[in-house]
Amino acid sequence: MSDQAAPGMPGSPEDWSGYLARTRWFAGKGRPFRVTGAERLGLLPGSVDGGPRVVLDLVEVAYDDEAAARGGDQARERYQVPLACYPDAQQRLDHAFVGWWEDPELGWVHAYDAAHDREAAACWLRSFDRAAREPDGTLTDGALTFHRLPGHDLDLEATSTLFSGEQSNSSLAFGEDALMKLFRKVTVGTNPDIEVHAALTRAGSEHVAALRGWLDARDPASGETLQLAMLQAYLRTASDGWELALASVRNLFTSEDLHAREVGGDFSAEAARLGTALAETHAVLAEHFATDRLTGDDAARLAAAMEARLDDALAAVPELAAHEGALRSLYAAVAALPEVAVQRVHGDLHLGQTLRTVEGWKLVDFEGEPARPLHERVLPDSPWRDVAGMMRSLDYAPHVVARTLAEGDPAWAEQLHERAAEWSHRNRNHFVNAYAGRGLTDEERTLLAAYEADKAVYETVYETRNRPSWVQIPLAAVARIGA
Ligand SMILES: Nc1ncnc2c1ncn2[C@@H]1O[C@H](COP(=O)(O)OP(=O)(O)O)[C@@H](O)[C@H]1O
Ligand SMILES: O=P(O)(O)O[C@H]1O[C@H](CO)[C@@H](O[C@H]2O[C@H](CO)[C@@H](O)[C@H](O)[C@H]2O)[C@H](O)[C@H]1O
Repeated sequence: MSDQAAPGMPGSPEDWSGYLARTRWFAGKGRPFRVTGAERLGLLPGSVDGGPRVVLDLVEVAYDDEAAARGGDQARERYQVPLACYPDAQQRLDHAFVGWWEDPELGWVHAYDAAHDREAAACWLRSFDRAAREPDGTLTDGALTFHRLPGHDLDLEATSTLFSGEQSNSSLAFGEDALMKLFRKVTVGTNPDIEVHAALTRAGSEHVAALRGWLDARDPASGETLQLAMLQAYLRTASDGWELALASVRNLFTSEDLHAREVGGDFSAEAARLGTALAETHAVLAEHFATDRLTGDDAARLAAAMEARLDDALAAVPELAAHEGALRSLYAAVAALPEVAVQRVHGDLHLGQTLRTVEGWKLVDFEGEPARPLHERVLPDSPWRDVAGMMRSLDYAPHVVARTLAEGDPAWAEQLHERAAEWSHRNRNHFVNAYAGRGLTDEERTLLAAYEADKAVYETVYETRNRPSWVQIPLAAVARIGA
């Protein structure tokens, strides 16, 4: 990448820095970074008269901290920035304004984040539709290739809505027909979300939204493939698992004299169904991806990754130091296990990655944890990582509601946190019992406890960077795990 202002960039790399820092999806917030360049991947086909020209740019960021000093994926990142370019200012898109400049390909442009622009979104939709009409289901235009799976005609009249909320990528719904996810942080090679959705869709799994297509680009730097977007069936009847859990907790908290098992909004049957859905998904993943049994140094590698994460987290969250000893002995118990069965897993499972539809629970977002390097995220891992992720989330939900309701009232906070612990205990038990279908072995308990601790450590860093007022939730969990 060049250090010069590249075509299509706002005047200088500093301008990109300000823009990136304002977005939700930029993962480098809280780390010292600088923009080192930008490149044009291509112009989306499918533009119409009077509509925007949509360019896909790639912005490179370099970090200057301890994690970066160790090199690898932590030192540099590249982000996809699709821009809707117009010759004139578009007031309706003021909230998504990126800048205006003289573009060598397009002349003077007013550029907006294209994910916010329905006219721009229609260009992706038309291109995916054209791909389906090609004999091999692909449409190539310059460095961009649209791929489609057979079996569904897209609704070209559907207008797009950008999902708001706390997301690492940008997801656009096309009416109630399709959902396109634009990957923001991109890495050369196969995107795990696309790869896993493709495998589960082909296997007829009931627990994912069917994959309908994806968009690849040729990386100008390496010539290799970058995967930029995924198109899926839109789940019309979906309710977000996180929101359902919060509603159940609120229900408990408003019935002061009742226990979790007695209130109308009891979540335990849903928690159990989630456990079964995860077990079935793991079974299909084990059939379609590599599995292994790690022993000796290979098993110790899992524990070493947890140790390394703790080392980084201690620098970012000093409060973790009080629990360092307990965490390290938990990880040492993992290193001492005689054997660990590993397979492809979800990697970042929490309630926000689950949707309850009339057909049951669906799991979304198989990209793994955004903070981990890609090569680690796709390695076979213990399925207990996913169980632990969901167990953490079933602990988060009641404590989030408790802290919101009891703000500024310590006595009430104590009471609510006790009731939160009851909700958490009940639903975690239902979930894990349904997942395993039997009691856990000692080895499984060790793995589950260690993965929960590792996830809670990750969460302390995530919250410190993104939602500092929530950091007490994972910190309290670390303290309990270490007690
Ligand atoms: N196929 C789908 N249909 C409807 N909503 C979906 C679908 N897939 C994901 N979602 C919703 O979109 C949100 C963002 O998806 P997700 O894959 O988690 O994105 P990110 O990688 O940005 O976190 C999810 O919280 C979920 O509510
Ligand atoms: O953006 P992603 O969905 O890939 O995941 C990141 O953001 C999540 C928050 O949206 C974060 O999850 C944490 O908060 C959840 C409540 O908002 C809670 O249910 C999870 O248990 C907790 O880990 C996730 O860790 C992060 O990777």
